[in-house]
Amino acid sequence: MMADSPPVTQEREAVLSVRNLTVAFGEKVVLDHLNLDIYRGEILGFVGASGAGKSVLMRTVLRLLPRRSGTIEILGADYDKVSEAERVTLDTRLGVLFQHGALFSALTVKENIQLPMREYLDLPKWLMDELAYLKIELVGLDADAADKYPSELSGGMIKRAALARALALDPDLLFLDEPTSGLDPIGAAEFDELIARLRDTLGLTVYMVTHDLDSLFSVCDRIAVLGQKRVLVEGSLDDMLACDDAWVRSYFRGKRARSIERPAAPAQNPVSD
Ligand SMILES: Nc1ncnc2c1ncn2[C@@H]1O[C@H](COP(=O)(O)OP(=O)(O)OP(=O)(O)O)[C@@H](O)[C@H]1O
Repeated sequence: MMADSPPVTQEREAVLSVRNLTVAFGEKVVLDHLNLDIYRGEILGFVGASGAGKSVLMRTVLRLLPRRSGTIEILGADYDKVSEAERVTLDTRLGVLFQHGALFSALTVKENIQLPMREYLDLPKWLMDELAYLKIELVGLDADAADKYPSELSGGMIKRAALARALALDPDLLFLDEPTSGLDPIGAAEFDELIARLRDTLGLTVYMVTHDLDSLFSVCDRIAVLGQKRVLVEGSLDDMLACDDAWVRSYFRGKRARSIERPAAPAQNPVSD
């Protein structure tokens, strides 16, 4: 680097920034001044005990639940400070895969994928058909899945079809609520690979609520743990292993975790011969 060139700063761009978020149902406070950032291009694994508030956080960010206080910024824009039209645009930047797929049973796969397009875009039918087939291919389904109803699909195919719908509007940030639950280990590993591939090819940012240690170990770049109504610890797997919290310890260092083969850590200071 030339002596007089400016220092290179690699600021990570936060796609989602949550600050001091408090959510309560009556007297019951579920999230209390929670802070969280998700950076562009990462796959963030979000874990926490059952009932800790993982779904509540996701639903609050998606504006499906009201918050008591705090700010939510998507792509640098504060939800509370933008116009309704801008808010709708922001909504299209978010794709969501709900826990049980949540496809409409009376609609075919193609029609399910086209729902967000109908809601937000004004496109001719031929173009919507073409886009739906593109998404179907993207998630690894055969083209003939397009005209099938959800009841005609396996669990793994339903997840993929729901993922295709979540990708309908080419979102920046993809929310996945326990995407591998209900899949067998091979189906789950394939789904994880698909998510990693989509991140790499589409430049997606992924927020993945999961209980699946395999997913956390294999595809997540960073992990955040929800506990005591806030993000208790966040960082790499090593940060989780170094954490002293009892729940984090038993989760990441328990018998189940020990039985999983972790990806080899890159060699530190390799010795040259
Ligand atoms: N609409 C609601 N009204 C009242 N309480 C709610 C509502 N939604 C969630 N809760 C409460 O908020 C708490 C957090 O629930 P949440 O579903 O977010 O947990 P979770 O971490 O996603 O759990 P799991 O891993 O079991 O899915 C729970 O105690 C739940 O009962």
